[in-house]
Amino acid sequence: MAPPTVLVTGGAGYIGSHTVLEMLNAGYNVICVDNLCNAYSSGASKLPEALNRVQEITGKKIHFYRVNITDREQVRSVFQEHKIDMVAHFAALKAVGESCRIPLQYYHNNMTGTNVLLEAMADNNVFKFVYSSSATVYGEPKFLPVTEEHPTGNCTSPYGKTKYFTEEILKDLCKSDKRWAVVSLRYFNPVGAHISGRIGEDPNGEPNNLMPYIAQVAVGRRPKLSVYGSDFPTKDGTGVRDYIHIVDLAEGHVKALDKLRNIAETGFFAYNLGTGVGCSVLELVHAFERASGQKVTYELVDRRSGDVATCYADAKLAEQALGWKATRGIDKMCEDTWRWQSQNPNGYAQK
Ligand SMILES: NC(=O)c1ccc[n+]([C@@H]2O[C@H](COP(=O)([O-])OP(=O)(O)OC[C@H]3O[C@@H](n4cnc5c(N)ncnc54)[C@H](O)[C@@H]3O)[C@@H](O)[C@H]2O)c1
Ligand SMILES: CC(=O)N[C@H]1[C@@H](OP(=O)(O)OP(=O)(O)OC[C@H]2O[C@@H](n3ccc(=O)[nH]c3=O)[C@H](O)[C@@H]2O)O[C@H](CO)[C@@H](O)[C@@H]1O
Repeated sequence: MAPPTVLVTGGAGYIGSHTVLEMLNAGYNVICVDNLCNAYSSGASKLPEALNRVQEITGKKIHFYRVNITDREQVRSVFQEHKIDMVAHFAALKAVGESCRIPLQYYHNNMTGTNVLLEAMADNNVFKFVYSSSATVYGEPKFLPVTEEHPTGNCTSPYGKTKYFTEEILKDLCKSDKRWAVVSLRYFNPVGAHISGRIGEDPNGEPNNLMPYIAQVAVGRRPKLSVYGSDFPTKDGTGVRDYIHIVDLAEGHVKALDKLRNIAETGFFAYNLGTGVGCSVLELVHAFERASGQKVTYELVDRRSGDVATCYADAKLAEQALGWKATRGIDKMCEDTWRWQSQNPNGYAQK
């Protein structure tokens, strides 16, 4: 029996590339599409740099197509070229602040793109779908730890709404057609890098997120970190989040594919991918200093609008349903981030 073939959208991105690596290691065939709007390609090679390196690490081949998932013909051509068994969908725009400035581009890219993809799947009798969702669908947590039963929809940004609206579309789709089997993975705060140090998070421009910002200060690309708020009702006054190692997250996707591959059961399933442990901004800064041996200069400044004090997951359901549990702690997340950042001070662009 030939191993299943997975179509991975956004496979050249941070989470996509790490997940493609674990899928290949687990024996899946992988077809990647990406329009490279947020992924580096030297142009010299057919593959974007992150996927070049995934091939190098795994010794396995990746089929790559430069495709915009909002383009119906481009998406259909991939389904005509390959027999696809399942889809893992990472392709999206994901900058919260930017989504408030250009909401229409976010709704078009993330919603129309997903709808075009789902239509092409149905036309080709492909009904197994893993979706990149986010804890942002929960809005400000009403209780902690956050379980999958927590209400969704109280999103504070167009980006967050694209995640929530897409989940609602997927629920309606599953209700209307029992052939659909959908796993929506709600990520908390993915950080870290593959142990090789060859792939990692490579944000365009100034990082929005904490870990890449800390790493760029430690490697000397930024003078200091601004700590957004030190008067939250938390252990040290700074924001608390559930940081999850990117390889734990990637392994969670492989477990989701394994579930879809082996089950007869269909319908919509949502699972939190988190550690269940909260970590404050200053705790992460100090852990990073220990892991890197570098000083991370920071300044306590005002809160960032939209930030909640504390958010962390109850990840028991994923453990029960997928047989998955995060195993890597904060120190490992910092060590692996530092290896990537120190070996690639300017990300993929610098050879
Ligand atoms: N990184 C996080 O903290 C986080 C948290 C929760 C959810 N997510 C979700 O996980 C997914 C991947 O996130 P990431 O951090 O790897 O982001 P990323 O930007 O590194 O990867 C996204 C990839 O999708 C591609 N892409 C975007 N629009 C496309 C389109 N129309 N057609 C084809 N390719 C397109 C980009 O070029 C990029 O390579 C996204 O859906 C994001 O919303 C990320
Ligand atoms: C409000 C917001 O943007 N939420 C998004 C953010 O989550 P979230 O805000 O949790 O993730 P961040 O990494 O941006 O911030 C984590 C913590 O670090 C603090 N911090 C961050 C950066 C910095 O330079 N200094 C600093 O102090 C923040 O105040 C927060 O307390 O990223 C997630 C992953 O992309 C998205 O799914 C969330 O929708």
